[in-house]
Amino acid sequence: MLFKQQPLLTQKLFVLGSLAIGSVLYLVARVGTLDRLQPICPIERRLPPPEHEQIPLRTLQFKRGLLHELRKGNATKEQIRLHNLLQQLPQAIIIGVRKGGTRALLEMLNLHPAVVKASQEIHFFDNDQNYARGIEWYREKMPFSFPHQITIEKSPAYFITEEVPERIFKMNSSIKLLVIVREPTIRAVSDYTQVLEGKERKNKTYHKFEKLAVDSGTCEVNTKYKAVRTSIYTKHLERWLKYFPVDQFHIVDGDRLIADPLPELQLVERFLNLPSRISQYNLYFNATRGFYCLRFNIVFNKCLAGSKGRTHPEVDPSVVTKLQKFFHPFNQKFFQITGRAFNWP
Ligand SMILES: Nc1ncnc2c1ncn2[C@@H]1O[C@H](COP(=O)(O)OS(=O)(=O)O)[C@@H](OP(=O)(O)O)[C@H]1O
Repeated sequence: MLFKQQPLLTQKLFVLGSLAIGSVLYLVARVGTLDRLQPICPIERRLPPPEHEQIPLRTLQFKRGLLHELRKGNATKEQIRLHNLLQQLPQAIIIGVRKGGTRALLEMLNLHPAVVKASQEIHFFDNDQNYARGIEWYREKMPFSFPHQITIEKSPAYFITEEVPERIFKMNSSIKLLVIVREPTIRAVSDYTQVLEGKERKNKTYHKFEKLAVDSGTCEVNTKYKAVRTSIYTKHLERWLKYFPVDQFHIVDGDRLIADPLPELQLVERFLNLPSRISQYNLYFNATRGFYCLRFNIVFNKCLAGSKGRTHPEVDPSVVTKLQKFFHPFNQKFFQITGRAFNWP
């Protein structure tokens, strides 16, 4: 009825308009369907521009799939060329501290789609023989990555090795440096426990922690003992500060990374200028291990190796107190320099 009452021109316009709107709706629906029908990570598809905010889900899929293959050396030169994959020098390094939780930090950061990790400790800057092999040797140790991703490696010996700050500075003076620390006495005992286990594996005997940590002659803390020296964080940091400004460092609370990792990881994401992508979904507490483990997706989970989380030996409480008192002034200085204070005794 309504249609019949309209003049001819209006009727024609109505029909044409309906056709146009219909076509547009059809195209929108079709494109949407096609997009969904595409494989998540089609091998021949170019990636979006190198902006962290645009990291698509398919990058994550790609990372877990093809990149995994790349690391095993299974990628063809064609795939590397097609995806503009690079072996990039690290833009951030976890420089220490030994037994601070460096492995957990690296693995957890690797949950982020814009991060790739060097799986092994490379020991490029602290080992003279490796360093003499040159920067291209170091680059070849890095995983393949997209141009917009950042590469991270960890070698905890870097933090305490004299030559390292200058060498890293020569490679990249604006590199971001991550230092993960634990309460110094606990860290020292953890360090001791690792060495003790190595000795026991070789059926060798080893001194008790108390004997190593305290000088039996003076009854003072034995600062020649490496596990003690490593825990004097401020001494090592001061050497680094001759080369890098303090805002190029980010201090991670290793004790909190054990107890509640997500907030620490979010601070690191911010420091690395990455959008916040690691979520509680990616971290779940494994009661058997007594630690948080990693969840990449519904099928792929992993906990750190059994060499992490060893049972520490009981230490004489008077030695613990002595060490805590010894570390106290160094800790205060460390807090003052870094602007990050912890609830250590
Ligand atoms: N999620 C998770 N899983 C397992 N272990 C964890 C985790 N987070 C932190 N940690 C703690 O990491 C400590 C080992 O530190 P590092 O990886 O820096 O050790 S090493 O220097 O590379 O040998 C290790 O120290 P110990 O417990 O003394 O063995 C762990 O307590």
